Amino acid sequence: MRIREIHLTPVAFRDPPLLNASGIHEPWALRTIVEVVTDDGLSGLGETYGDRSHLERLRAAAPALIGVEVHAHHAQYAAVAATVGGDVFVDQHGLTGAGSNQKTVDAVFSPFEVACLDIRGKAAGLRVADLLGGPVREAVPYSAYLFYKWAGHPGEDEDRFGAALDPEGIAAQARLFVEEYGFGSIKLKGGVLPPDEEIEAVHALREAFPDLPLRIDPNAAWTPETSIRVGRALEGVLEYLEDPAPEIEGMARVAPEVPMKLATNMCVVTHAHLPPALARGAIGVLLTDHHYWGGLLRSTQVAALCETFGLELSMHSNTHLGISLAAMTHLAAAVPNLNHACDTHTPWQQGQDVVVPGALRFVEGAVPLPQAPGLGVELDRDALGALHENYLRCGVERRDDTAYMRRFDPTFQPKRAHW
Ligand SMILES: O=C([O-])C(=O)C[C@H](O)[C@@H](O)C(=O)[O-]
Ligand SMILES: [Mg+2]
Repeated sequence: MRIREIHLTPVAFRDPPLLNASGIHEPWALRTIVEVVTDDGLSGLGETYGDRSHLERLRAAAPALIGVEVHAHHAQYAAVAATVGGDVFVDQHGLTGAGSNQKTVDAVFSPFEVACLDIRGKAAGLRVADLLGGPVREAVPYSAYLFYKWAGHPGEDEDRFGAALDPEGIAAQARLFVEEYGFGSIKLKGGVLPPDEEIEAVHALREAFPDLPLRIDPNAAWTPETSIRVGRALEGVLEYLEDPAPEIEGMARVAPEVPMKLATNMCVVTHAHLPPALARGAIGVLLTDHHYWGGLLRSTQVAALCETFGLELSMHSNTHLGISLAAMTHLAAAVPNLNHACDTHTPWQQGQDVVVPGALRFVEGAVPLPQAPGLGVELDRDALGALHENYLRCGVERRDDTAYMRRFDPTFQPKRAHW
């Protein structure tokens, strides 16, 4: 089975005004949908970032994969790496850590690999999770992912979630998500308000949900000193504290001084970061993300490294659609040492998608593994066309939370070790 065609379709969909340490989400979120077609007519799906420079790298990589066997994982990786060369992609928002050549190759390769696994599953009559070693769980738990947010984008009506700018607003958002999705754990995106206000919000969540595991992630908006103070103030309340301070150095200063484990999707985002982070004792939990760890197979290898070195495992998410949710679910289903519910932005997507509805659903906060072969999701071509039209019309070409925030607050600075 050789790759005959690859189609790349950039799409845009509405995103609420979610606040983070870099600014605020723009009204449109971007993704690229990848379709790989084999010489015998089977097709597979992948999903990745939609920033223009990433799209250009995908466009450069795709021709190098034509004619390559869908099973030839290493040959595909080498072909993609050759097109990326020494290039380094750096996210404008900076919320997923440092850019590097390795991370760039891994991010470009990832959606092609997912699409090939989708094809391999369809050809064999097996689910992607079966190809990754077989599922150890038939449903993958996800966590409610709360954000401070404005009521609506400026100049537009209030959205259905309303404003969340204080502990009451955050607790109300959590209630909505837990009622609608049944989530069994809660993550609060922090780094937005002064840390004492965010501590209060976590306490409000604890009061409203005495039994649910809680986490907060300020995306390195705090100094090590503040991180230690917050960590101690939240003793017994958090399952883990995610990226309180910048870099391995900052995290290593915090880790021995706080009672809970530190988690990261910022200071360890590629293999080269693992040895120094382990040597310094900087982290206790790694949030993997197949979108920048080189796809699903390579992510299972990262999971094995976590087991070897005694790290716990969780999963990171960025704004995404159903192909990514399906891929995340197959991966998490097949990783025995997943210790925590995965992150997902799905509720913020409000039903917008490129996949035919039905295959993905939440039951008590978990997504049952789709049963059909491959990823188990099917492309909705009308929806793909409509979201592609959005892309052509929306005028957004890369995610830039800081620039959008500066339209309303020209003095805004991203919050890195700010408090
Ligand atoms: O855990 C994280 O750091 C993230 O999920 C990064 C994301 O970009 C998040 O901050 C967001 O959607 O604004
Ligand atoms: Mg994070």
